[in-house]
Amino acid sequence: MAYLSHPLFSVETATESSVLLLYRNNGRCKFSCNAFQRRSPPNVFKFRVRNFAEGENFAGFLANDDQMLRWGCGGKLRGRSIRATGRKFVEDDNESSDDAEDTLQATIEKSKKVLALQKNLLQQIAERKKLVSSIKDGIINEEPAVSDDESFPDIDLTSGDEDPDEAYTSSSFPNNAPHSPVVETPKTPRAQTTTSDVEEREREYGKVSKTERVSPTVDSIGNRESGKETMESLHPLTTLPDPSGAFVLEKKKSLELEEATESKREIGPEKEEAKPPPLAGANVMNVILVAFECAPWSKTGGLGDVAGALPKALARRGHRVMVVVPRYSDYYEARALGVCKRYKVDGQDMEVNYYQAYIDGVDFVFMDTPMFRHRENDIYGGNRLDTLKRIILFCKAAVEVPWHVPCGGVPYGDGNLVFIANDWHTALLPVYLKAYYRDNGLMKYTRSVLVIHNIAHQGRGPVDDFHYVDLPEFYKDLFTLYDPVGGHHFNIFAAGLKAADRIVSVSHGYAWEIKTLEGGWGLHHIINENDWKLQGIVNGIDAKEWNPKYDVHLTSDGYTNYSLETLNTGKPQCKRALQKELGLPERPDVALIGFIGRLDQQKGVDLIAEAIPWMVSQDVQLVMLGTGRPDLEEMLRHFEHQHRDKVRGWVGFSVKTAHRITAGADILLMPSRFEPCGLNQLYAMMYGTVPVVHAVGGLRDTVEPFNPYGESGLGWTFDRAEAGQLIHALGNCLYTYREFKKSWEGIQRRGMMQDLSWDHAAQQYEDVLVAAKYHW
Ligand SMILES: Nc1ncnc2c1ncn2[C@@H]1O[C@H](COP(=O)(O)OP(=O)(O)O[C@H]2O[C@H](CO)[C@@H](O)[C@H](O)[C@H]2O)[C@@H](O)[C@H]1O
Repeated sequence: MAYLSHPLFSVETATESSVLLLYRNNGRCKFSCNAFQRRSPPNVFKFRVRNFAEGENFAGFLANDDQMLRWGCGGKLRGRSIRATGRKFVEDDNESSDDAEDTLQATIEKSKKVLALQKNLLQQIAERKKLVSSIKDGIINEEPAVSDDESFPDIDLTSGDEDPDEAYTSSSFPNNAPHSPVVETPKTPRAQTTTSDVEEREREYGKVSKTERVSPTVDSIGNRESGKETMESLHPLTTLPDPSGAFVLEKKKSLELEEATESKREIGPEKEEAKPPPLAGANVMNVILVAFECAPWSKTGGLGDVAGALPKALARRGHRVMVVVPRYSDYYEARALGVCKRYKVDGQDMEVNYYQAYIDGVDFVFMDTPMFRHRENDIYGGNRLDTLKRIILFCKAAVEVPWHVPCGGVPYGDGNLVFIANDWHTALLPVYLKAYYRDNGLMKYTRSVLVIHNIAHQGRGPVDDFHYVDLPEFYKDLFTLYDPVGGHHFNIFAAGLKAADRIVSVSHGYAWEIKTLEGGWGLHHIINENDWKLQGIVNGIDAKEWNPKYDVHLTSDGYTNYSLETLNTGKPQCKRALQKELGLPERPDVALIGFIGRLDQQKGVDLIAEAIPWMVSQDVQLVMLGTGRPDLEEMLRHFEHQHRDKVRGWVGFSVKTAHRITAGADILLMPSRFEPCGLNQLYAMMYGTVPVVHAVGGLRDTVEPFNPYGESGLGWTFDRAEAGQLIHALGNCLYTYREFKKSWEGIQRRGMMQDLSWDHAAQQYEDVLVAAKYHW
């Protein structure tokens, strides 16, 4: 093999401190080289790369120091020049290497100085941000309407509803199928909030006093007060675990927390360094998330929330990130890109145009075509074939977006690129990527990850549907599935799961459940066969959108923003405002219970219905917000009609009302039969609203049951999707709400102090993307 002798590359966007990292062919062999400037023009920097062979493929990226990544590139070395798909990469002839070594050395020295300067600069920025946010906090206290720190932008140094093909999907399975396996897997909790996380949050929300943090039944030096025994006897409905270990552990945690807080006090906040999320470093990639909905533009449920928030967290880690989503109506932030492409669907030419908005470091690309227009209130609606054609068009076009759609003037290109597809609607993308391109030696460095948000919806149809997807006949097997209920059928999710390079499910518990007969909805065999590429990652939440301190829906009609510091005044005010808005008696002492969600089998609304006679016999108020099955919508109206002094059934989709219920309610009910992750319980905890949930999927992963002995835990759980179990758990919860105010407040505060942001999940996603990238 003939090696090139030190080919030189020139990059206009580089700086003296830049490093070019190139990965040869299979990504195993890495080359890095520092920039040096050799001649005019002065803003062009050179990189010398050794031992690359003629015609060799590479993927690579440019870093301006060991962490701050500027951009990625990919391409093929041809002779002594490269065809790069990155930004402002300039072809360059080979040059003699004689005088380069000295220059290189000098450049390295300079780089070190520049790095030191940058570090200093970062420190200054962190201090200024802190100053500005403390000023803003002051302003927010006077004017709660003021929201996030947009006036001081981050300085970027890193340069359904019922399934449409109902006959073939969920309804192909008996509705009474036990979709609530009792999970016996070892529980893998989400990242625990560390002491420093807690302190961070304390800084954010204000200091939690000693008495607030320490268990109310424990004195300050660790002796158990008589109150503990009282708790035991006064919680007759609670199954109490062995108290000893939990108590000691909890006490230790409290003391550690205090010590750490004390030492922080000594250090003083001015000496603390602001910690930006860690950057992806050498793992930086181009990432394109494709989904059928994306908040705030389009949303029918949790998928919209994830598509709106996860990409921003990935971008914060330094990746170049795009979201591709249908354009259902005019979005004022998005501008037309003037790119028009045509794709064939069922023999017909379909025209596709693109719009783009760049927000919070993410390129949001909206695909416009007559098929999508005016569907914002019926995204997954229409007959089965119409839906199938929409998803075929979307996936065919989306896979080519990195070539055709210039963002910031430069397309993403197909080197160092990973697609993240979501649920069955985009499960065709991994198949097209493979069949149209990778099988033909194209997009060789592009990978796909398929995320399972809900495996119950799969895009099932008759086997003949295969001819619509325009694939070679030998791909038919990928789609054909047999199960005792559906018989032989065409299954899009099945094909996507097989074709994707990696699979993610939205919690650890759900990753386990979908391997079971009950939880896999007919796909458990495929999941088990592909277990090696499956990983569970618990969703995060958009900490800007769902934060009681900044929530824009709490700034009018008597609601107010609140934080950990103002929990005892802010939350009761929101409760009063909610009661007023709903026309319920304005009583601070009554327990206000909320439910938000799709009205269908999954969400266990029928369990609430069964429990209603018991609930209305209690001193409670109940508000339920949801849309979905007409019979369940009717049921909501009926309950409201029957119990006007206690129950409100709000039929409709209202983001504002969802936020207000989350803030104003004391308790959030989630009796879901199955719940891949669940976001509402996470939102609830951020707002000091205590969740009562069926311990399944992500609910089990995220809601640690309350333990009155150790004063630990975040809510109440029950093990079987039965009304009796729901009543038992809710009974305990209400009892604590009424009789043990301090314990209640402890649960609220622990919930609010968790770090539920997307940053942790984004890091785990990054690991999956990297694993996909290096898989051949
Ligand atoms: N009537 C209404 N009005 C206003 N807002 C409403 C509403 N009904 C629901 N919402 C909102 O929609 C979202 C629903 O989130 P879930 O996680 O419960 O969702 P879903 O079952 O749709 O998602 C699937 O995907 C998500 C994301 O991965 C998983 O968490 C989940 O378990 C899985 O079933 C929340 O933001 C909620 O506030």
